[in-house]
Amino acid sequence: MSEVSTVKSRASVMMYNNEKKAWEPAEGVRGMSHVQVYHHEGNNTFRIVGRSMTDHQVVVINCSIIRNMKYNAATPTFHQWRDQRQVYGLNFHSKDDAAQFKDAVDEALDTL
Ligand SMILES: CC[C@@H]1C=C[C@H]2CCN(C(=O)[C@@H]3CC[C@H]4C=C[C@]5(CCCN5C(=O)[C@H](Cc5ccccc5Cl)NC(C)=O)C(=O)N43)[C@@H]2C(=O)N1CC(=O)O
Repeated sequence: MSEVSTVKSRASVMMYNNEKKAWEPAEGVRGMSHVQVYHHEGNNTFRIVGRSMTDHQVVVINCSIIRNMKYNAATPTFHQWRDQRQVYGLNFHSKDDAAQFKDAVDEALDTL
């Protein structure tokens, strides 16, 4: 059973550097990425995957959407969430990109 992409938005993927207390672009990428929510229907799992727009081979982010995860829309174009290791941020290209992405994440959280 393969995975189905439920949304594709444009965003720059950021990670929060706790030492520097600052947001930094995710490893290995400058500028915008395509961020997608993938649904594995077989075991009903979801993950957020980002690929650089300049080089789709470069996976910039790949993290699970876990049950009861708090996905925070800090502003209409900057959304963030955390796991035990780090804090992730998505700086979206537009409010529409952000809204569509949030809908897909909310849908995933509703079915987990
Ligand atoms: C790309 C630049 C960036 C753009 C947009 C703005 C929007 C606000 N913002 C922030 O970083 C806000 C301001 C205060 C700071 C303080 C702490 C931070 C940083 C680490 C996480 N965090 C939390 O508040 C988390 C959120 C959360 C709640 C609920 C669930 C999950 C999470 Cl992650 N709260 C817990 C309790 O975890 C934080 O987001 N912070 C961004 C920002 O200024 N800039 C500009 C720049 O940095 O120049």
